[in-house]
Amino acid sequence: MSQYVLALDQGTTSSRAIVFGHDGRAVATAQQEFEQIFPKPGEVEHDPEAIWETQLATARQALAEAGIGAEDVAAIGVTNQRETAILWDRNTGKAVHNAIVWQSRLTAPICDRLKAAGHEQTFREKTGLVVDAYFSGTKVKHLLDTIDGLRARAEAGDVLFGTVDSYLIWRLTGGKVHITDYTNASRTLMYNIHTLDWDDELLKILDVPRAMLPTVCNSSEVYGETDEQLFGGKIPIAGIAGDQQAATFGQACFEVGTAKNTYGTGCFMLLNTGDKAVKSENGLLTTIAWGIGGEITYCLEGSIFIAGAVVQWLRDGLGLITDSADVEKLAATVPDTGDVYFVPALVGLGTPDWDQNARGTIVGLTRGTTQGHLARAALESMAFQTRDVLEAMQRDSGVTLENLRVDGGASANNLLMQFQSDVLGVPVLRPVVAETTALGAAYLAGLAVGFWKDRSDVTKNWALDREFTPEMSTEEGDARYARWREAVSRSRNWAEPS
Ligand SMILES: Nc1ncnc2c1ncn2[C@@H]1O[C@H](COP(=O)(O)OP(=O)(O)O)[C@@H](O)[C@H]1O
Ligand SMILES: O=P(O)(O)OC[C@H](O)CO
Repeated sequence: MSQYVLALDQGTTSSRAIVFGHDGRAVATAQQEFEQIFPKPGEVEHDPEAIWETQLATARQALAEAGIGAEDVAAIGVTNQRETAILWDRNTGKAVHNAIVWQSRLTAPICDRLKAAGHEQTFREKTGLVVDAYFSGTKVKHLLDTIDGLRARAEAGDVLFGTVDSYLIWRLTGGKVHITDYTNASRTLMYNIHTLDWDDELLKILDVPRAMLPTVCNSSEVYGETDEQLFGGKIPIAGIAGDQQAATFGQACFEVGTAKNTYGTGCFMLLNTGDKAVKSENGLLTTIAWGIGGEITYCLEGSIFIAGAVVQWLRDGLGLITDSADVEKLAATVPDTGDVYFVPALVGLGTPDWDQNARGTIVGLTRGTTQGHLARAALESMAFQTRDVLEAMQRDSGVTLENLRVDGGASANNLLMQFQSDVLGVPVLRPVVAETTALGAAYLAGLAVGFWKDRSDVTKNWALDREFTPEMSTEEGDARYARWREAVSRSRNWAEPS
C-alpha cells in the first residue's frame, strides 16, 4: 500500500514538490526558483521549458529525499500559478512562445478595446471575472494575432492552449492528456462558470478556436498516469486546482462563509459561497473553488497582484535586504512608518480598484525617512490591500468574518501578521503547515484514490501554529486605513492609457 502523495506546486517564482504522509505533514520538500523574464516594463514571461524542468527536477528530488520510488506514491496532485497562458505544438510538445504570465500587462490594450466595444458586461456575467490583462483569454488572443499562421494551426488542433496545470500534465503523461480542471478554466475569461462549458460567444469575441482548448475535468479524479520513464514507474495523476483554490481546500474552508488569505507573490483571499455564484458589486471575482463529482463550489475572490513581490523588489530592485525574511528585522527598527505609505501598484491594481494604469507610489517621504520606514510601509501595504478585499467581501456576501486563515511565504512574517490582525480587527490564524497550496493539491489527489477517506480527514489534520489577535484600537486602524485609501488615489491612472 502506497504511503505517500506527491504534490507539484508550480508557483510564479518557483517550482516546488512536496511528499505528504497520511497525517498531512510534509515528509520531503524540494524547491527551485526560475528566471522571471521582463521583456518590457509591465510585461512578465516565463520559459515553459524552465517551468517543466524545475518542476520535474523538484519532483525527483523530493522523492529521493523521502527515500521512496514511484510505487510508494498513491497519487500526484498538481497545483499552479493561475491564468498564465502557454501555447504549444501538439506534435513536438514545444511551446510556440514564452508563457505570458498572469502579472503581465501586455494585453491591456486588447482589454481596453474589448471594453470600448461594449463587451465588458458579457464577460463579467458569463465568467465572473473582469476584463483585465490578468486573465488568460486576451493573452491567447495576443499570441494568435501576432504569430504568423498560428490561428490556422490552432484551428486544425495542431497548436494547444493550456494554463500551467494543462502544460505540466501534457508533459507528465508524455503528450497523451490535454485537460484542465474547473478552477483553472474559471480563470481564462473563456469559460462560462454557469453552464460549465467553454463559451462560444466569448470565443468568437476573442477569436480563439475551441479546438485548441483542453477538456475540463473535476478537481479530484484520476486523469491518467505519468510516463513511466519520468519516475521509474507510473503514478496516477488525480488532483488539479489553481494554487489559490488548492490553498482554500488545504485550509479546510469547506463551510460557506469560511475564508483564507495566501501571501505569496500576490495575495489572494477566497471566501466559500457554496453552490451559489454570488455576483460582486465591489470588484471581487466570482470563481470556482473546486468541482468534485460534477458538483461545483463557488467562491468570491479578491486578487492582489503584488504582495510578497514587494519584498522581492526591496531585495532585488533596491538591494535593501539580501533575504526576504530580513524585511521583518528591518521593519522592526522603527515603531511605525512615520506616515509613509507604499502602494505597490507595480503591475497596476487588482481588487477593488482594477486599474491597469496605476503604478507604484510611495507618499509621505521626509528627510527623516529610513530604510526601516520603507520596509515597514511595504509590509503594511499587504495588510491594507487585504483590508480593501475584506471590506468588499463583507459588503458583497453579507458575511462578517470571525477570523482569517492565512498561509503562503510572507505569512511567516510575525510583524506583518500582527499588523494584519490590527488593521482588520479580526483574529488571524496561521496553521502549522504553511504550504497549504501543495497540501490542498495532495488532498484532492489523495481523496480521488481513497488515500484519505473524505473531507473530515482534511479538517482533522488542520492544526494551529499561532493566532494573532487585534492589539490596535478600531479608531486607529480605521484612521490608518483611510490614509491608505488616500495614498491609493495618488497611484491611480499614472501609466499612459493604452
Ligand atoms: N519573512 C517574509 N516576510 C515577508 N515576505 C516574505 C517572507 N518570506 C518570503 N516572503 C515573500 O513571499 C513570497 C514567496 O512566497 P511563496 O508562497 O513561495 O510565493 P509563490 O508561490 O507566489 O512563488 C516572495 O515574494 C517573498 O518575497
Ligand atoms: O504564484 P502565486 O502563489 O503568487 O499565485 C499566483 C496566482 O495563482 C495568480 O492568480
